[in-house]
Amino acid sequence: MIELEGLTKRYGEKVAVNHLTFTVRPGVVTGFLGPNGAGKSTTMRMLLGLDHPTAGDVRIDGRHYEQIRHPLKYIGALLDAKAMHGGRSAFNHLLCLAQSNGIPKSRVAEVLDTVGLTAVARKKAKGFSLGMGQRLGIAGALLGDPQILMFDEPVNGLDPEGIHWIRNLMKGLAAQGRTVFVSSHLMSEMALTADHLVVIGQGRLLADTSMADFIRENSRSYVRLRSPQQERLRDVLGQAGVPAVEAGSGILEVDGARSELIGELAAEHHLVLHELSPQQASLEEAFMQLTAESVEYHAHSDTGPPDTNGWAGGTGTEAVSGGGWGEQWAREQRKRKAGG
Ligand SMILES: Nc1ncnc2c1ncn2[C@@H]1O[C@H](COP(=O)(O)OP(=O)(O)OP(=O)(O)O)[C@@H](O)[C@H]1O
Repeated sequence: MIELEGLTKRYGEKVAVNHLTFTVRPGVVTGFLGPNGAGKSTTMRMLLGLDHPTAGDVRIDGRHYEQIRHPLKYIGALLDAKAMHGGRSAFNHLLCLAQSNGIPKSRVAEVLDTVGLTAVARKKAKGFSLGMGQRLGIAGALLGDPQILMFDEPVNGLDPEGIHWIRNLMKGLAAQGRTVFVSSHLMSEMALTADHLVVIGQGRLLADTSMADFIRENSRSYVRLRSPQQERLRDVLGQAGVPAVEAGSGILEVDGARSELIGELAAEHHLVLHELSPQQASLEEAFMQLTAESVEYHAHSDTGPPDTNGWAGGTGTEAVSGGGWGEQWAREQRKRKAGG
């Protein structure tokens, strides 16, 4: 287990990590998310003893990183794939790591094979592509066969096959009962990989929850309807206490996921439906809603908000323009929660 308690890091006036308390558990992939500058890398560095906390504590199986004798056997990490001696071959890079941690030489060939770098094992790392460098970094993390693995942006620079491979690798490691803690900005990838999420913004904890609960709690789910008898359908639903709102282009939307009830009401009243589709926001949309107020670096675009009427219908890939639409949604959510 990785345990953080009140972990805080200041750089002068800047509070990079602000009183973080959470636990990363074995057996699942835990995604570590946050906007640029949220404090993810700083947190991971403190975990590995590369930065010292201003306050608070972080422990690996109850111990500080410095107290672990051969740390690569307990925790393997990929923080910066470029942090290696470029003049060394992939094999020698891993051999040095192995020797400094009491790991047998035979393990080097094994991990090179696992990450698909056997053919270039004797080539110098400085000639490696971004993706090859990532693979070598991952090999280093796996070298000591550790129970805890931590990856900072592991899919950076990997091609689709590589992304698929690392996803299965992480899931496989978690299925073996290991602790897997991974940061990524690729939300679609995270949605496929992580079971649990820790989300931070401006150094503070915003969420520590399962993937399913995170999406449910931070986004809107609704049912989209199209019918040639739209007015009549709306009346029928309204009378049944299921209010539908017009969302343009002949579309009605009903908040909450009640598609069975809606279908039954339509059938009962002999109404034709051309569409009855439950809509659930993506992880990316839920993430953008939750973190809208803690995004430090906004892109400004002329395109305006993605869809002011039904934001959940947007693609979620639009730049947050001035932080407007997400903040508004977040404010409404808070009001709703405060009012019960
Ligand atoms: N050595 C340092 N000196 C001063 N400020 C720092 C230092 N390291 C990080 N920071 C600041 O701390 C904050 C958190 O940075 P960090 O790199 O941990 O964020 P991050 O969540 O990993 O961001 P990204 O997703 O962009 O990689 C940022 O505002 C950053 O500028």
